[in-house]
Amino acid sequence: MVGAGCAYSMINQSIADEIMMVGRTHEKAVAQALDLSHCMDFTSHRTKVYAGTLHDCGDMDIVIITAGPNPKPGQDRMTLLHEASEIVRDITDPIMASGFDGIFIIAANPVDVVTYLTWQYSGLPRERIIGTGTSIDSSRLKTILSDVFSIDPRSVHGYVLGEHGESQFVAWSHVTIGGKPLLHIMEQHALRFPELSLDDVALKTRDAGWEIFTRKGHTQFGIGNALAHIARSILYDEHRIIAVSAILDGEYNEQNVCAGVPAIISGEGIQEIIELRLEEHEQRQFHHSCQVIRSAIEQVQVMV
Ligand SMILES: NC(=O)C1=CN([C@@H]2O[C@H](COP(=O)(O)OP(=O)(O)OC[C@H]3O[C@@H](n4cnc5c(N)ncnc54)[C@H](O)[C@@H]3O)[C@@H](O)[C@H]2O)C=CC1
Ligand SMILES: CC(=O)C(=O)O
Repeated sequence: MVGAGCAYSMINQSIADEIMMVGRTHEKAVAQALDLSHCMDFTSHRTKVYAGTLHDCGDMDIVIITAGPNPKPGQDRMTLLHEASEIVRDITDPIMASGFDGIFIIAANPVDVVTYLTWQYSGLPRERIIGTGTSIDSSRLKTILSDVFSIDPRSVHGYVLGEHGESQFVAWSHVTIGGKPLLHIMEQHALRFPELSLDDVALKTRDAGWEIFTRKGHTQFGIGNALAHIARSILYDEHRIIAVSAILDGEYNEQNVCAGVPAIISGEGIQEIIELRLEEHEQRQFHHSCQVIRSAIEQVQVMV
């Protein structure tokens, strides 16, 4: 679902010249590739789509990992930890053996842990390992706020930080609408938004994936576009700032962990991690979220 959703977004946005679909069931990858290749008469750019194997990844600029189990509705993504860590190991080894020397983008859950493991197993520099992290949560936050304030979501700026999961939080001190801090807007217009609770918005954002899961059993389009957005910023060297899961080495005073932070995404991968000046309570929330991710990593880490 996520892999096909991503490929569909990339084809429709003319992001890549060539996409190779890989799946555990090769016949399914062949079917997805054929189906996607039939989009071409209706798109502005011809993308060559075909199926291949993990051993054919040597020449790729980007490998996007979406292979993994899905949580059951309401289940913490961390319950997938052990199964996901085995899958990423199985996948990374043949990809690296094929000579791959590009950039990994990871969506498989629990994404912060899987991203960290991909870094360990691949041996690639940390800037070339990018998890979708809280990009989807930040987009969900903007969509929810855009409904409340009747403003285009693209005019709302702000980030969900930390885990793509239960311990994530909204850095409210950095949420702006049209350049104006949200907290100031709410102070100024207290009478206009009497019912608005930031805690409720944060919860609704965190649980937005489950709203979809309980109804259809998976999410696909939002994450597909998030992956395509990151891939575009790499392939077009756009230098977009996106909230991705990045391996931290001292940023935000954190180490040995991977968590959702804003970062400049360029042809190099993660060009720079943006260190926001967080309020003290936000810094504590970030640290707590990193602790949750770090302890999950420790449960599945093997020496490489
Ligand atoms: N980071 C995010 O925001 C999101 C993450 N996800 C995660 O993405 C992952 C995929 O979700 P869906 O696409 O809905 O699941 P799916 O079941 O539709 O697809 C999983 C794919 O992984 C492949 N696969 C599994 N084990 C493999 C292996 N060892 N080698 C090669 N291929 C293998 C399967 O063949 C299948 O094609 C899940 O972990 C899900 O939780 C889903 C939505 C959003
Ligand atoms: C599945 C998942 O992680 C999401 O849609 O948020």
